[in-house]
Amino acid sequence: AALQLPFTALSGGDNDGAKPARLAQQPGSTPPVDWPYRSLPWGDLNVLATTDTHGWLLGHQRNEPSYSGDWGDYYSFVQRMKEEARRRGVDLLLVDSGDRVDGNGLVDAEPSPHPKGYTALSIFSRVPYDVVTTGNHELYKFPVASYVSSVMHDKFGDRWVVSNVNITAQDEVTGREVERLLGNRMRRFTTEQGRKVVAFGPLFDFKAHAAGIAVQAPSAMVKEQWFQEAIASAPDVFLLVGHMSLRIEADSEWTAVVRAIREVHPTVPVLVFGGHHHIRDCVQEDEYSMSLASGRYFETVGFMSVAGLNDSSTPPVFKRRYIDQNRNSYEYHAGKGFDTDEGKAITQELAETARRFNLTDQFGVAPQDYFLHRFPHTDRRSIFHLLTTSVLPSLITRPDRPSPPYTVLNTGSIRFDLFKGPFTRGDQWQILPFANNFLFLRDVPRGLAERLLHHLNLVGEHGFAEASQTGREYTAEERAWLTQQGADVRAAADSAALEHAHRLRSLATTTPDGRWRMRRASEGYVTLDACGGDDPAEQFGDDTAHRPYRSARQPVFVATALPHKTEQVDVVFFDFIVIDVLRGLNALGGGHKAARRYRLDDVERYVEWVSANTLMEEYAKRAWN
Ligand SMILES: Nc1ccn([C@@H]2O[C@H](COP(=O)(O)O)[C@@H](O)[C@H]2O)c(=O)n1
Repeated sequence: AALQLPFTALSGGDNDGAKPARLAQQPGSTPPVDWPYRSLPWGDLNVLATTDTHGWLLGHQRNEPSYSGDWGDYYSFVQRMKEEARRRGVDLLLVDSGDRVDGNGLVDAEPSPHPKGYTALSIFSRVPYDVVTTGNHELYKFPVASYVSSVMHDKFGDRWVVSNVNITAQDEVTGREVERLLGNRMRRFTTEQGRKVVAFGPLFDFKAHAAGIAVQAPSAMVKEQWFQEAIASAPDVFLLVGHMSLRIEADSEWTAVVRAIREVHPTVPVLVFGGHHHIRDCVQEDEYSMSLASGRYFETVGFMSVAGLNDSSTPPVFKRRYIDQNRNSYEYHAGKGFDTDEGKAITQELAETARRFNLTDQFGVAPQDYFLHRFPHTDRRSIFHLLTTSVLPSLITRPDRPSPPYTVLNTGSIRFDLFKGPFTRGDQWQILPFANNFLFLRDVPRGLAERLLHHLNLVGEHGFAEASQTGREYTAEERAWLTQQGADVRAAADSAALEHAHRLRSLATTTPDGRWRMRRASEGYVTLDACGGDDPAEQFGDDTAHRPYRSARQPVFVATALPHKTEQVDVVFFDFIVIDVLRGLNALGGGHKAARRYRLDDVERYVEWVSANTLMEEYAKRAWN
């Protein structure tokens, strides 16, 4: 998790200090400035895709006009696109690949007595999705998984598809605990234009789920009798909507699923919609299939079309686009005055919800921007620099402890940029949404603690994806090699992206409709994926031209400075990584007879008064007022 794939820039935000930040109290968002430069390539069957929305239904309200639409705008757009599909006599399907909780106050700050996501999931469910599935974030805590499962069943019925996850529930009759499916294993349906679809919703082989949840590896799922029966006869298309990355170093977990289908149906089109790594990405497993990932945080609406479905003698033609999520994009593709009454009502409801959840409460005023991915973690413009040199050293301390703290942070726990200007409760939820507690191991020899960070970064979080294909962890050498490979690919991708940005910018003066007249392209996604083929115009799927974001590869773990002049330190960390820290210290001490083994019993709570999701609030109140 939190792996940085090298194919697109990841950072959000476009406020290099020049523009004044918008006041958080102002409702509504920064209006978009850019326009798409080409229309959507409609086919016989078309799909709009979202993934990893993490509660960002209000869109990006500050500093990021490219993603400033909201769920109400999207709802209107969907309605207009459905009308357009009917006018053309083609199909338009809607899919979402999971991770709807964790990452935004709108979904995480639900006031009691309601469970997390009560309001946001109800608003999310107004969009008439054809297939929705779970992500890993729905499964970290059992009560969240249980609530999400029941609400998605209620709202979506057979369209809630989760093929390989079980949950423990109480049997109504016997009162005993039984294992149930989290969602429907599959969906078989016929589209408005009469095409037969078989849909599945696999989750990657996720290990860090709560007790009471069971996830079956996709490679095992495809061997199940129910799956083999489900694919026995040929539909017109297979639709795979799952929370899995399109590529993890070598084969992705999608490959196993597509291959299993291919053993039975070599030429039935397979449309794959993935997610999880928060990037725009596209690959083709073969010429009868396309796989799309539609970014993160409701920045992107993915579009895939397939044409030529009526002619089985040649492979169909797949196309893909990444639409910047804003009102200009919606207007360009759906026409002026695209708003519908229902869409406008959703926009209104979202603003009221944000007010009701007190998301605009201000804790302080941030003096500058701090970015998640743009700069190395040691740069003063990086949020990790802020955390490790200022926030943690000033707040996470214990005067009663003789050993000074050495705090290790998993970078995956920090989720977004922190912008210059008013710092609000809403910002706090976007940056650190998890209720993780600070734990510690007391009096660890300094010489051992000193080697911990390097070791953790070699091994990765939870054993670096625990190499689901092989069932074992990568060795330190393999990990170092993979990191180097990633850096090389990223360098190549960055230079191609820059070249593309230059080429598109030169288009600005020649675009005939006159709507796209940027003197200086704004920063945004410039995505070098693997679906462009030989056509230069199709090399990049982004439908709005941008100058690429700066980006820097981030380590999996960072830490505060190691205290000097001390024999021992207290090693402090979030509860989420307790196993990583214990394993790490024991591995580093391994081989020495005298070395003690650290066990869960040795772990204690370090501070009670602050946790991950209140850390920045406490800091802002003290440092930014
Ligand atoms: N309580 C938690 C839960 C998760 N994390 C971090 O999030 C990562 C997973 O997020 P994805 O969007 O990549 O699925 C996970 O690897 C952790 O780094 C956490 O810190 N605390």
